[in-house]
Amino acid sequence: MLHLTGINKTFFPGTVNERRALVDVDLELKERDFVTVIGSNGAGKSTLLNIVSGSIKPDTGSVEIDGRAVTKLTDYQRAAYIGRVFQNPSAGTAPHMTIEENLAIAYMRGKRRGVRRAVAKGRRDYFKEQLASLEQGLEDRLDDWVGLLSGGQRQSLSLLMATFTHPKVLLLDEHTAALDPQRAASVTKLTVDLVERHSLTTLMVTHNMEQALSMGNRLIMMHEGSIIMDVAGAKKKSMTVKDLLTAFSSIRGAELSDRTLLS
Ligand SMILES: Nc1ncnc2c1ncn2[C@@H]1O[C@H](COP(=O)(O)OP(=O)(O)OP(=O)(O)O)[C@@H](O)[C@H]1O
Repeated sequence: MLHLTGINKTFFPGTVNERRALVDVDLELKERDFVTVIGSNGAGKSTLLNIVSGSIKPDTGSVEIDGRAVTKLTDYQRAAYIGRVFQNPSAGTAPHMTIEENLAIAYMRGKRRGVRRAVAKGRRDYFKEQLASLEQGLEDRLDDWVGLLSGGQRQSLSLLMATFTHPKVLLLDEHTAALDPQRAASVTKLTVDLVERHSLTTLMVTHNMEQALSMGNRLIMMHEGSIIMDVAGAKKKSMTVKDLLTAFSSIRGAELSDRTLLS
């Protein structure tokens, strides 16, 4: 359903600052694939997500979702196709708007005007029901400013906003990295629940190799703009962090420390 073919992206080509961010990347995700993405700093992980979301254009290659080129989608179509959560809890929500206003914006994303009007009635009840599923008491705080919420609560709300419109592809860019371990664990659990509940196709970047192994059905490792490892199913399930490090060393002939991958 998500199809990347021959993707290349170089920033500042032909200058001293030239950076080859992606090199001949081919990647295909099937419906409901949950792919975790790991790799050293500057490997091209965020650029890959930016290209899938259409926020930056590749120099060469194509990105298709259900056979449609992402670059040819209108803004509202793209918003309906893609849900995204960033590392910074402030990035996905508006602090000076209420929880209900934030949810309403997310809900309207990607919907034509006629549809928007039709769903306005009864929406508050729907939001309450969705918030209740987060089990953080936010269903009683619809009129509170989002800026009053903790980082973990904001990230949970961002996840809800990115998923409850059933996007075709969910992009998670180190979305638990800025949280303390306890909150990161609860957002991780919520991620698995929401992906399951909405049957989403997901690409998740993480620096945490344990998380990359325990979540999803497939794992890709990137290095210097290329996908150097792609494992799925039983093979992925049986792998350990040590296996990942060994695989990296043998593929690239380079040493990779835990610290490079685990931020
Ligand atoms: N907007 C940009 N302008 C210039 N160079 C960029 C830009 N975005 C990324 N790059 C460069 O492209 C390369 C890949 O960066 P990218 O952010 O995709 O890597 P990453 O794997 O997400 O890294 P990290 O784990 O450190 O976040 C790096 O060399 C980076 O400096």
